[in-house]
Amino acid sequence: MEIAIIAHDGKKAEMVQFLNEHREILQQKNINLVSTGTTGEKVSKAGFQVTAMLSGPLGGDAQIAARVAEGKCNMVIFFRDPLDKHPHEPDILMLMRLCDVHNVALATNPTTAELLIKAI
Ligand SMILES: O=C(CO)COP(=O)(O)O
Repeated sequence: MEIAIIAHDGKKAEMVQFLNEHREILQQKNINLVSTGTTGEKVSKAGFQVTAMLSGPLGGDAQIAARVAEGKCNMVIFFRDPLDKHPHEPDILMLMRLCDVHNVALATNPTTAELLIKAI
């Protein structure tokens, strides 16, 4: 199973904390993590194996959106920062739209992400 993890700058620490709290489940279930570029760097430093795409503003969200459309990515955990502006907002909306088009689970905050992870 492939899970995409993405976090805006104001949410990256929260993402690392979330993954640390669920490390056991993620490892037991043989999950492949993919991520946007900078999120991937942080998560990899925390000891997780992750395949990093481009950084979000350079097309990383779009790359993950393509994986969703192609049926490669089964879940997206995207800690968005709703209090910040993002130059690549169209890519972000595209990713969320494609999750809905293809009925792929999408969590945009830790509470929802926790419910999804526990359901795996
Ligand atoms: O911008 C992002 C999501 O929209 C995240 O990208 P980074 O992980 O490269 O910071």
